[in-house]
Amino acid sequence: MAATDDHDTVRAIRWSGEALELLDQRELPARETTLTCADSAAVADAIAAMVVRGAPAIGITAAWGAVLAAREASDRTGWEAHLAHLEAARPTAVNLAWATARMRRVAGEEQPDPERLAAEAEAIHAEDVAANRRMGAIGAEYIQPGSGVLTHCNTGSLATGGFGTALGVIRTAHAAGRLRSIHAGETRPWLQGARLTAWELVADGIPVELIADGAAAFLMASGAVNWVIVGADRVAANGDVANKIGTYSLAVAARHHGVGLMVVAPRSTLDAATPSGADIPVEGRDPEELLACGGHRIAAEGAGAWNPVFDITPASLVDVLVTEAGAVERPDNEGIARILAAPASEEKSP
Ligand SMILES: CSC[C@H]1O[C@H](OP(=O)(O)O)[C@H](O)[C@@H]1O
Repeated sequence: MAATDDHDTVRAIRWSGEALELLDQRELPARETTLTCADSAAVADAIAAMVVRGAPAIGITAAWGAVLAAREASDRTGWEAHLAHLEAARPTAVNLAWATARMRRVAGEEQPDPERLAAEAEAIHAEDVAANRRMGAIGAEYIQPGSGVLTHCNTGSLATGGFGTALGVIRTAHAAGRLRSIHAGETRPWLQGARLTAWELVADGIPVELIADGAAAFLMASGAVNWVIVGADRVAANGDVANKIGTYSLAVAARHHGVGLMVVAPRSTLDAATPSGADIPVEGRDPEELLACGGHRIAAEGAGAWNPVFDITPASLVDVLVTEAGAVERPDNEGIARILAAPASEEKSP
């Protein structure tokens, strides 16, 4: 199936040649404001504060942070210190470390050349968009006409270089007329679904209905959902998936109701160095992000909160992992290794 037309998707990340311009996702959908990062420390702070978020988008942003760092550093040691600051910004999405490792490979052993690194950052960004369109086409092939889909968090242009991972599959399937309905979980506490996915789909003219996260199993029980389609922040060597908190609950409910679980992630999110989900660092964020909403406290004063922002879905609950190099059904160590070894030239183009 061909990917959808080249309609202009939202660009969350823009390089001006002098600085990195980030659409401030903390302000969406109420305000479209841009934060300009003129140095690598500002980039690290923007990742940590979720000005920009989403595993592939974090990787692309870190790559541009490495370019700014090369302009700032007087030697290799100084550059490495800036990279370490970027890598400490958020722990779960492996794309961040994947991007800085790729920038180190390009830099070699010498003082990094900012212009050479900028070309590599541009390549990473462009490759991500191409991968998303290829994954959109591969994933949409699994969706029978008349299907209902449920997605979680935001995996669109705001979370990637453009077009999206899971949302790229949904965009492609919608364009092919295969979808009866699209539901999106609001995704408490940061509300990526209600604030970001809804904003993207409405802007595309694609109908979407939001649900409370707690309504997902009841929606599946109604028969309205054929596929749960989500992204990932890290896929371990055995196929276990780290993704937005709530994904594991969706996976359990989907298996109970005979609903398929599709995980859509580029190979930059697959991590052969992490044996299983138990080895993936799960980010815990400020409890205030759960105790308040939109800057207003919603919880009783005195109440605390446990706020892990990712969870781990065992590979046994994943029906298909879609990457730009092809799909892995019932992912396991062998399937992950095979997809990572697939030469780019053999990437399936449906
Ligand atoms: C395209 S993967 C996006 C991935 O990142 C999100 O997390 P966050 O918004 O905290 O960066 C969520 O896990 C999505 O699935």
